[in-house]
Amino acid sequence: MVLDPTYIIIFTALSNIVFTNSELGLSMYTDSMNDSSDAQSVKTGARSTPVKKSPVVQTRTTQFQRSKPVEQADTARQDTESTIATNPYFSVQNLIVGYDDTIVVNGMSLMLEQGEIGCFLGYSGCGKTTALRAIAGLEQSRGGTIHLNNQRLTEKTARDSFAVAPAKRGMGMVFQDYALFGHLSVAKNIAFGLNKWSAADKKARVAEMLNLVELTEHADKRPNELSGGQQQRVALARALAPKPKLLLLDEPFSNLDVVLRESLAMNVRDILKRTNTTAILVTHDQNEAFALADKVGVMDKGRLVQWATPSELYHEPVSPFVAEFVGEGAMIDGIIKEGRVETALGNIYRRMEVYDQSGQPQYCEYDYPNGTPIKVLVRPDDIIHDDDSTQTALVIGRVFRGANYLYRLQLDDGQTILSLVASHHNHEIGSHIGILPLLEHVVVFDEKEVNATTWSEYDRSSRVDEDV
Ligand SMILES: Nc1ncnc2c1ncn2[C@@H]1O[C@H](COP(=O)(O)OP(=O)(O)OP(=O)(O)O)[C@@H](O)[C@H]1O
Repeated sequence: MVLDPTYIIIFTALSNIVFTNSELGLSMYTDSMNDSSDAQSVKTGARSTPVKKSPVVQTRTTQFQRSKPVEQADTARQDTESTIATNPYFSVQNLIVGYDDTIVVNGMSLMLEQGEIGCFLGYSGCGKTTALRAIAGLEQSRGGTIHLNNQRLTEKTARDSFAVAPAKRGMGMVFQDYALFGHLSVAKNIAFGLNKWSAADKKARVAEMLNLVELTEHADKRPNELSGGQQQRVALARALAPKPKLLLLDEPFSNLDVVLRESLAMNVRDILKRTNTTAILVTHDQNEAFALADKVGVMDKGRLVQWATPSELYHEPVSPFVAEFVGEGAMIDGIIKEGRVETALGNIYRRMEVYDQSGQPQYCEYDYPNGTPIKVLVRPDDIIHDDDSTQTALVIGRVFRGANYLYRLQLDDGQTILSLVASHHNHEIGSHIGILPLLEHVVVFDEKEVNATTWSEYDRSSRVDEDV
């Protein structure tokens, strides 16, 4: 979108695209940041009783190491919470935002260190943009606190109500439609938030930003003479020019085609990292979130269900909802037998991030009673295609993805799983292929918990199309 001059005043007053003013609230950070977070009421998918060493029934040891075992997830959250008390660069604690009678953001808590990139990921309407706008001060909060760079921006409690005006928060914003000024050149768009800078400083900063986003040769063009991706970079340069303390990006790539999105997301990440910019992105696109963010928060109906690295989200989802939302996979049946989970793919023992003196991993029991029905999340990369394996599965569907095929496989008992296989292994539907399940890193959930979620018939493998 390109803005008409008449919109400029409204635009700057309402959207505060560049908040150049550094006169932020002077109240120092004094909160103890108690853990009152009902948003932190996320559960790990499994329980455990340490420590009992068990053998792993597996024919090959995986190279892959998960970054943190599920049983440590609560500890990790405690660590996060104690870090909040030790003064993170940016923190949100128990934020509540609503419209009329409806709570839209419900007890959100998170933190970022300086230079980290966070992301809100979730289905349409889950409250992502509202959370971002509340952080910018464009929506009033009904509860909670926000701190940035040792300054209290918002505090809403029964005893206290405090909010720094949006334009004084030191934040920059990049909008979905870029909101560039159509009558101004690229250089003048970038200079827009620098009105308090000296002419020389402004000129130097604009040149620096043009160079950063590789648009120096387009400095004198109008936005409508640029491609979508170039316009997006102008918007980014304009938001970064005043050196915001926090950059907010609301679906910044949604107007671009899919191929361009991912490469631009990586490009933007590179720029943010080079400038050590702390940022929060809103998106519903998992690939975009993973390409850009250090920490991703999966939101569901106003709640931040899990705030973690992309790898942790994928490999250690704390709930079936997160497991389904992030990545592909299938849920297969299991049953607890003396602390292990028996499945059609083999027995699963609970691995801990504890190793004996010879470097062998230690295992513990799952803390469910014997006979408890369990659902096991099996990702496509947990099932290796191996012609030499005695365990086989029937190919019932496949999708060509260039470098890989995503195969849908049926086990002997009728359950289906997915497997990501290099595309030079071309197996026809109806044939059997050898598989090697890597069960050391799968996540298990109590079946009751899975039943209570939106997991589609427990089996996302059904979403794989037939041969294409
Ligand atoms: N100004 C408003 N007044 C009343 N309700 C609103 C307002 N803005 C948003 N909502 C409602 O709040 C909920 C969350 O909206 P929000 O825009 O934050 O979601 P979102 O996750 O960003 O969605 P999307 O991905 O579609 O942009 C929705 O149900 C929406 O209808």
